[in-house]
Amino acid sequence: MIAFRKMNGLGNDFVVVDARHHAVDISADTIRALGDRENGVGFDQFILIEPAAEPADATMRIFNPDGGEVGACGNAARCVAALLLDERAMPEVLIASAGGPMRGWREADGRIAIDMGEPRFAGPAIPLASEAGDSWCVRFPEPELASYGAAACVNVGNPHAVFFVPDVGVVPLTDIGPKFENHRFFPERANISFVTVHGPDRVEARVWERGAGATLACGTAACAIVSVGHRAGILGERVEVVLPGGPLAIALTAGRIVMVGPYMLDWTGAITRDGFVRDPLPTSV
Ligand SMILES: N[C@@H](CCC[C@H](N)C(=O)O)C(=O)O
Repeated sequence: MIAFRKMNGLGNDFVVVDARHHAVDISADTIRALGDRENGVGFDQFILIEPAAEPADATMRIFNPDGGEVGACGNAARCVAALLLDERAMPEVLIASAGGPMRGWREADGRIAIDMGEPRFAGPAIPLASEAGDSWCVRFPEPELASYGAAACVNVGNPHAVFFVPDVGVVPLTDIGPKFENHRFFPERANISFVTVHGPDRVEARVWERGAGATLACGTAACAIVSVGHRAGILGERVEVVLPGGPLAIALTAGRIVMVGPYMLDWTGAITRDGFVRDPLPTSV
C-alpha cells in the first residue's frame, strides 16, 4: 500500500506521494493506469516527494498521466510547499526539481508563493529544433497552424509556447493543442497556451498541457505567459492570469518569476496491488 494525498491547485489535480521515508518505485504503466479518470484515481500529474541533498528540504518529481517524467509543475509546487511548511515551523522551504530549485513561502492570506526562477529564451534551452529558426518567436509553416500567428517560446523549468489571440474562448483547444504539442519544432514536445490580453496586468488563458491535455490551470504556463508577454512589451511586471480554474498572480522581480495562488487537499487514499482505496476518514493537510 502506498499512501497518497489527492490535491489540487485551481483544479489542476494531483496524486501526491510522500516517498521521503520509504522509497517508492512506480512504473510508467502504473502511473498511466492510476491517471485514468474512468477506472483509476484520475489526475493531471503524479507527484513524488523524495529526499533532497542540502540545502533543499525535499525533491519533487513530476509525472504526466501519459507516464512521462517532466521538469516542473507550478500548481503542484504550491501543494508540496504547503505540506512541507505545515510540518515544520519554518518561514520558507526549498524544493529541488529537475527543472531547478523552487523557494516557497506562505503569504499573509494563506496562499502559497513560489519563486520559480528565471525564464530561459535560448532555443537549445527551450528546446527548439534548429529548423524552427534562431528566435524565441516561432512561425509554423502549416497554414492551419500559421493562422494562430507566432508562438512566443520559453522554458520555465519545462517548455512552453504561447499564442496571443483576440478571443481565447473560441480556440478549438483539443483539436489544435496536440498539433502544436507534438510539432517537430519541439523536440521534447511543449505545453501550449492561448492568451487574450485584457490589459498590461490581466490576461485570460487556456492551456493544452504536454502529456495531460486541456487542464483547468497550469502554473508554469501562467509564468511562461507573463515572461514572454513582458519580454514582448505587452505585459507589465505584475499580472493576473485568469485560467478556467481561477486566477494566479504572477510577478517578475529582478528577472525571477514569483507565482502566488491557492492549494487544496481533497482526500487521501492508498495505491493497492489492484488499484486504489480511499481513506474513510477526512484528514487535513
Ligand atoms: N500542471 C503543471 C505543469 C505540469 C507539467 C507539464 N504538463 C509538462 O509536461 O511540462 C503546472 O501547474 O505547471
